[in-house]
Amino acid sequence: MIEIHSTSIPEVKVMTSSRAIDGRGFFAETYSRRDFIEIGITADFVQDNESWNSAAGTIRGLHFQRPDFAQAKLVRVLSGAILDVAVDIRVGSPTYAQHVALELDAADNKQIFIPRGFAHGFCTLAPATHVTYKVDAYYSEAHESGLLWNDPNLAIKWPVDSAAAILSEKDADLPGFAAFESPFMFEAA
Ligand SMILES: Cc1cn([C@H]2C[C@H](O)[C@@H](COP(=O)(O)OP(=O)(O)O[C@H]3O[C@H](C)C(=O)[C@H](O)[C@H]3O)O2)c(=O)[nH]c1=O
Repeated sequence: MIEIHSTSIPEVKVMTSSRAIDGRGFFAETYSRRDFIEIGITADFVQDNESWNSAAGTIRGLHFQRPDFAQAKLVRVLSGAILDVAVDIRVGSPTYAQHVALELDAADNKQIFIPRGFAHGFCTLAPATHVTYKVDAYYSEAHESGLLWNDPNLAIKWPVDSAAAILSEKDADLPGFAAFESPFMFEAA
């Protein structure tokens, strides 16, 4: 059974799957195409990704793939915790440049659905944080793009500052929002 929660951006959805708990631990169905279609998530996921992060304060993002390899993502934490961030980069969207920031903890069995047209990133909140996510388009290095994680125009309240953040050189060199030209246009549902 899946409980769906709304966020400040209607297309970004948060789900909690029920857990069957007994003396051994718990069991949960974390993805069911039938149940997700019932709650309006019809993405046809084709690839599962995992990232394991050694320390708290690790930043991955803000990333997206350009059309025709744009990706919707279903993000879940297997151990540890993250602050997960989705930025609306669909030109013409009423929530353009706004974001959803949500804590996902392995203990709370929550997951976030981020549609195509969003930049995605996270900051780990605990050591040995293990993140898994489904995507509905294959990886294409040629279509990879991104936005600088801590650009002041995005006003994301990260739990770490640039001096302490652990991130890749690639992410540190991503363009700021002022220089950003989004490849996505908003299409009303
Ligand atoms: C994303 C991806 C990467 N790779 C290769 C490319 C590099 O050799 C290596 C690490 O890639 P990267 O540094 O881009 O990994 P992250 O920084 O975790 O990137 C992810 O970070 C944020 C959180 C996202 O939402 C994206 O899914 C994704 O961009 O894995 C692949 O082979 N397949 C893939 O799907």
